[in-house]
Amino acid sequence: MGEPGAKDMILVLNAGSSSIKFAVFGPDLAERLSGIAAGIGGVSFLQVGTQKTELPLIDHRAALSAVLKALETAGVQVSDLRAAAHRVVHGGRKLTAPVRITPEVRAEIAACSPLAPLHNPHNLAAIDTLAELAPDLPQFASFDTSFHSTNPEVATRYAIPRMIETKGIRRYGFHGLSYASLVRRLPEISGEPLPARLLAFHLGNGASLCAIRNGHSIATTMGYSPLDGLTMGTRSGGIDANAVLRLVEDHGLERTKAILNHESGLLGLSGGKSDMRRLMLDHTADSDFAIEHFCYWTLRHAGSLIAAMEGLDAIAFTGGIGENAIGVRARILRGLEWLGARMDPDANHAGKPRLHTDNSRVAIWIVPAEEERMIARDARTQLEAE
Ligand SMILES: Nc1ncnc2c1ncn2[C@@H]1O[C@H](COP(=O)(O)OP(=O)(O)O)[C@@H](O)[C@H]1O
Ligand SMILES: CC(=O)OP(=O)(O)O
Ligand SMILES: [Mg+2]
Repeated sequence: MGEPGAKDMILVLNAGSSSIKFAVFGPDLAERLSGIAAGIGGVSFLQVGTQKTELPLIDHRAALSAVLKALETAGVQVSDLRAAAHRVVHGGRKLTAPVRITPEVRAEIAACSPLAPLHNPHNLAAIDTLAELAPDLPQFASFDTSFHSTNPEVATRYAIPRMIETKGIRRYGFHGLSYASLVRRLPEISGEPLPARLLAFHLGNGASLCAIRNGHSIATTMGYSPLDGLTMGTRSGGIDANAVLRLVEDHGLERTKAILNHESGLLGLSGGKSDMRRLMLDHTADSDFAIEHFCYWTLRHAGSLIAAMEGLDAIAFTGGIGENAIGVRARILRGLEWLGARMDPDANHAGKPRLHTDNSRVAIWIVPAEEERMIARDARTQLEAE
C-alpha cells in the first residue's frame, strides 16, 4: 500500500440496508482496494477485490469490524488513513453539501434517521465506530440528497399546507452521489458534451430516476424518503397515502414500516425474491410479474420526468440492475421506442457503454455507478480547502 507513515489514503464507506461497500483511494483518487460486506443479517459474505469469503455477519457492527480486519490484512491500517468519508443517505434540509463530521453534523444526521430508516442509522454506526477506533481521524460525509437541491419548488413541495412543509415534509430525492458521478463520467465515456435533457436510471436494490437538465437535477422519483417512486427490491415505491393510513389502522405503525420498507417491492410481488438476478433466472409467473411491474412503473415514471424536461436527448443506465440486467434494459427501451429511442440488441447483450443505433433519436448509455469515487473526491476537496 502507500509509503509507511504517508497518511495519504482516504477510506470510503457506503453503508446500505444490507451491505457495506468500501474503497480505499490514493491521493490521485486511484482506487487501491475495494470490496463489499453483503447479506448482513442473512446469508452473508465479505468480498475484497475478487476474493469472496462466506462469513457470518450478524449486524452492521460485525460487518464493519470484518471490513476493517480485511483492510488490515491487505496492509491498510486505520492509522495510515488521511481521512474517512461516508455516504450518508439523508441530509435533510440543512446538510446540502459535503461536510466534515463534527458533533453538530452528527446530531443533524441522527435527526434525519427517521426519514431514511434503512440507511442513516447504518451510516451513523460506521461514523461512530471509526470515531471510537481513531478519534483523531478526520471524517467527512457526502449526501445522497444534495444533488437534488437544484429542483424547483414546484417539484419539491407536496400539495399540503405550508405549515406542514416547514417541518420538513417535502420531496428531497436520493441517489444523488450516483447521479453526480454519472454527470461527470458520461462525457468521458461518450466523448461528447453532456446532453441537455438526460434521463438517468439508477436501478439497484433501491431504484430511482432523475431528470437532468444541463447537468442539474430538476426532478426525481424519490420523495420525502427513499420509499417513493419505482418498485424496488423490498420497498413498495409509490403508494396512496390513504392505503398507508389503512395499513397503520390494521397493523400498527411498526408493522406498516416493515411491510412497506422490507417486505414489499419485488420481494412482495414475487413471494420471496428481492434480487433481480435471481428473479430473472426463476421464470415463474409471480417472478415474471414482479419484473414486469418493475419495468412498467419505471416507464410510467420515465414519462413523467421526460415531461418535466420537455423532451429527451439521452438516457443513461446505472446501478446493479441498470448496468447488468440485459432483459430489463431491453424491456424498458422497448417502452421508449415511441420517442425514437432505438437500441442495438448486440450492444445491449454485450453490455457495451453505447447502446443506441446510428438512427436513434435518443442516445442510450451505460455508466457504471461510482458513488465511492465521488465521495472520495468530495473529501479530498474538503481536505484541500481546510
Ligand atoms: N448480472 C445481473 N443481472 C441481473 N441483475 C443483476 C445483475 N447483477 C446485479 N444485479 C441486480 O442489481 C441489484 C443490486 O444493485 P446494487 O446497485 O448493487 O444495489 P444497492 O442498492 O444495494 O447498491 C440486485 O437486484 C441484483 O440482483
Ligand atoms: C437511497 C437508496 O435507495 O439507496 P440504496 O439504493 O443504496 O438502497
Ligand atoms: Mg445503491
